[in-house]
Amino acid sequence: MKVFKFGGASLETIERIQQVGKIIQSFPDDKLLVVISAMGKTTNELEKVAQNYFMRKREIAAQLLYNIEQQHIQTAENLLGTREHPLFVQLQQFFTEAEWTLGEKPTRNYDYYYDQLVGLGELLSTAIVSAYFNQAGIVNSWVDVRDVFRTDDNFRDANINWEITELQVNQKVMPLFNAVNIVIAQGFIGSTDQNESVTLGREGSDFSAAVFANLLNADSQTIWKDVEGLKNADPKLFADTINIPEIAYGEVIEMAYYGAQVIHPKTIKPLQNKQIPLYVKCFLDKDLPGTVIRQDADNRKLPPLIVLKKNQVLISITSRDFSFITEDRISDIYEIFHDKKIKINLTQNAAITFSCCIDNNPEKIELLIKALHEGFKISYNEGLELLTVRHYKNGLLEELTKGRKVLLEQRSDNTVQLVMKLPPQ
Ligand SMILES: Nc1ncnc2c1ncn2[C@@H]1O[C@H](COP(=O)(O)OP(=O)(O)O)[C@@H](O)[C@H]1O
Ligand SMILES: N[C@@H](CC(=O)OP(=O)(O)O)C(=O)O
Repeated sequence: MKVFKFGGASLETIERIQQVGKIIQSFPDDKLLVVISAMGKTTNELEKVAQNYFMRKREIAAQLLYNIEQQHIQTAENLLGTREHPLFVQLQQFFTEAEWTLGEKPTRNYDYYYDQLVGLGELLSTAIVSAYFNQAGIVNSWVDVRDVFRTDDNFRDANINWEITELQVNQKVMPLFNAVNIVIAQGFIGSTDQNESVTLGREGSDFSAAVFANLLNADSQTIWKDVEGLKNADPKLFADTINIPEIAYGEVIEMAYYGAQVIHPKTIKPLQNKQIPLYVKCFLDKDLPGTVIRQDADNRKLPPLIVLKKNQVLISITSRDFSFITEDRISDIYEIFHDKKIKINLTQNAAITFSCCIDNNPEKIELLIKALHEGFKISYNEGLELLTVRHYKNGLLEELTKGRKVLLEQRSDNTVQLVMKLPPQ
C-alpha cells in the first residue's frame, strides 16, 4: 500500500488533473490511498466566504460561493465532457449544505463556521477527480473522510482521535480495497463526535496523508509537488536552490517548524513513528528523482537549509513597574498567546522584557495587545523577516543579511535565527 497526496497546485488546470491521472496509472500494481486537497486557491476563496458570512455580509458570501460553484461545475464538465452525470447531483448537494449554513444566523464562534464552510473545497475536488478517473478507466472509490477521521472540537486546528480513527480506517476504508486498487479521500478535514465538520489547520492535507499512511501501515507516502523535490530553500524566494536527494525526519521537522512552507509540520511524526519513508516528487515530471525523507538518511552532506518567514512582528512585553519577568509571569504570557491561538516563532528574555516574533495577523495582535496591556507595557515593530539557517556558514549569512538591519539574533551550534528589518523603500 502506498499513500499519495496531491495538493492544490497539481489540480489547478484540466491538464494538471489529467497529469495526476497519468501518474496514478503508472502504478498499476499498487494499492493507492490518494489524498487530495482543494483545487488551486479554492481554500483562500472559501475563507472569504466564511469571513463575509460571519461579518453579516451574507450577499457577498453567497456571491463568492456561487463563483466557486460555477468554476467547479465548469471544471467538472470540461473533464467529463458532459453535465449528464451523477457527479453534478453530488456537487449540488455539497453546495446546498453550504447555502444552508449561510442561511443561518451565526450563534457560535467564527472558527466553528469557518470549518463548516472551508472544507467544502476538498469535498468538491475529490468528487470531481474521482468521477473523472472512473470515467477514464482509473477505477476508484471515493470516501468522505469525515466518516473516518474523528477529531476533537478544536475548530480550525482539530486533533485526531487516533483510536477511533484507526477503527474507522479498518472498518470503512480497508474493505474498499477488496474491490478497487485506488481509494480517493479528502485532505484537511475530519469530523467531531457530533458530526460537525472540522479542519486540521491550513495546508493540513500532508498531515491527513500521514495519518492514513500510519494507520494503513503503508510502505511509503509520496507528496506530489510543483518542485523537483525538497530544496534547501524556497525556490520562489531564493535563486540557485539545491535539491536534496535524501534527508532525515529530524531535519525536516525542524525546517517545517521554523516555517518552511513545503511540508506541514505535523506530517513527520505519524510517519517517523512507523518508519514510513516520505517521498517528495514532482507532478510535472514524475521521473525526476525527488527527495526521500527517512530515519537514517545521511545528514552530513546537507547544504545549509534556509527558511525565510516574511511579514513578521517583534513584540516587546515589558513589566510596568520594573519587576523581573520571572517564570510565573512568562507562564501568564504564554497562556495569553495560547488562548489567542498565536504561535510564537522566536522568543528572547531580558530582565524586565520578554520579546517574541510572531506572524503579522492584525486582528489577532489587537486582541493579544488588549489582553497583555493590563500587566505590561507593549511595543512592537512590524514589517520584519525571520531568517533561520541550519548548518550555516558565515559567508552565507553575510550574503543573506545584506542591506538588512538585524534586530535580534540567536545562535546555536548548527542553527542561527535572525529577525531583520528591510531598508526603507
Ligand atoms: N524548501 C523547499 N523546497 C521546495 N519547495 C519549497 C520549499 N520551501 C517552500 N517551498 C514551496 O513549496 C511549494 C509547494 O508547496 P505547496 O504550494 O504547499 O504545494 P501544494 O499546495 O500543491 O501541496 C513550492 O512551489 C515552493 O515554492
Ligand atoms: N486546501 C487546504 C489544505 C491543503 O493542504 O492544501 P495544499 O495541499 O494545497 O497546501 C489549504 O489550502 O490549506
